[in-house]
Amino acid sequence: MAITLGPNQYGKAEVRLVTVEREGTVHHLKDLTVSTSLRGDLAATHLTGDNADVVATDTQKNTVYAFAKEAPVGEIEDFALRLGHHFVGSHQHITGARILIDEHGWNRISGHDHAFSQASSEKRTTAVTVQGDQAWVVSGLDDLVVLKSTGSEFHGFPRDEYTTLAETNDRILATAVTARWRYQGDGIDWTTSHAEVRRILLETFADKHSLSLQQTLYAMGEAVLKEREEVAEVRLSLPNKHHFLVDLSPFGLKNDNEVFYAADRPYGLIEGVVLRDDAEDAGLAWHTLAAF
Ligand SMILES: O=c1[nH]c(=O)c2[nH]c(=O)[nH]c2[nH]1
Repeated sequence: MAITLGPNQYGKAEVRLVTVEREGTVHHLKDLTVSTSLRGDLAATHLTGDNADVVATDTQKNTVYAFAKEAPVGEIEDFALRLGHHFVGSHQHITGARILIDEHGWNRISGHDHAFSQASSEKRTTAVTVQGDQAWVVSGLDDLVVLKSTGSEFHGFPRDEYTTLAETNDRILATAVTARWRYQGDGIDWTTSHAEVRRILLETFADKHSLSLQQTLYAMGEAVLKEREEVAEVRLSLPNKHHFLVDLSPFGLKNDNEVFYAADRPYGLIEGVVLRDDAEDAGLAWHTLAAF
């Protein structure tokens, strides 16, 4: 029997980085969580503990902070690309890097130059993979919570001895959108693209008369691909945040779709990928070594 080392990567997870850019008395805030992972010929450290080729995770963390000082962080996609190319370009045994960045939003307190309130739980994200001189960018958003109070139905599903769910022609549809989209092509204006994809996701959720959350998922992905040619594919994860009608009949009251119980768990989880057939090859864009 032979035992070998399989795929591996290592890095510093969740480096918390906040930058303040001063424009006179007006300050601009960026609040990021950056994770770095390096790949390459790292057999020695795993097999013998020889660390000659191991760029310490502490060094990776320091590089994030130093890069944030040396040039404005700018857009998270560009910052991740700079870091990825640096690690791959400056250490011979490091042939690949994967940089994940979450951006946490802050809103300026109206009329104040340097005071902010935290936006919401929504995050803008990017995952950049560099391998040699190639790079792939997958951006997205987490926890964009949306609800529509009508324009959603769910019926026609099979019934067996375990089915209790009532069919409905009018229900609340609510979800917390996790979206990832893979970019293709060059010269992308990351911020504009992100804002546009977000707008399209929201508008489609609102406009599409829904017969299932699955149908809404497909419509959201399809709309992004139709309008944004720089996007090759969209992946969506949509928890169905159930709102159940409360039975008010014990109190002699009729519930005309007005009083709901917002259930926390369990929740349906609807996930899917929407693709264009002429998309650029995905390469290592989605590559993950997640073991657990
Ligand atoms: O939009 C829905 N899709 C389902 O698959 C499902 N299953 C369920 O119980 N409610 C819903 N709603």
